[in-house]
Amino acid sequence: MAENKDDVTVELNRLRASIDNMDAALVHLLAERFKTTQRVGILKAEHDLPPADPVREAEQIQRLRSLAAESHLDPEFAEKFLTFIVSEVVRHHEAIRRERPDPS
Ligand SMILES: O=C(O)C(=O)C[C@]1(C(=O)O)C=C[C@@H](O)C=C1
Repeated sequence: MAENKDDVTVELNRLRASIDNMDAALVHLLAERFKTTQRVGILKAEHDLPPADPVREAEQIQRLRSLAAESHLDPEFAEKFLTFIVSEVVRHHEAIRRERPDPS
């Protein structure tokens, strides 16, 4: 535990450096996830599959809520976070579908 003002500053900077590393990892992971979902969007558009799959989403939410609880993370937060990402993915899927040349 930090004692004087200098120690507090050193400790704060050390913790912030760790936060910066984790934020960078999150951005890299999200970029990889979006690269994969982009391929899913193309596959779905090519085979005339709907952009959203509510059954799959319900399974993902259940899985993430339970992983969150095991990791002492608020399951409500985990669900909101996943829903936020998936809604952006569905928006991308819809755009891919719209921008495809009409097969007829
Ligand atoms: O798995 C799919 O079918 C996807 O399109 C990917 C994904 C996701 O981002 O995980 C996005 C939209 C669907 O509603 C379900 C899941």
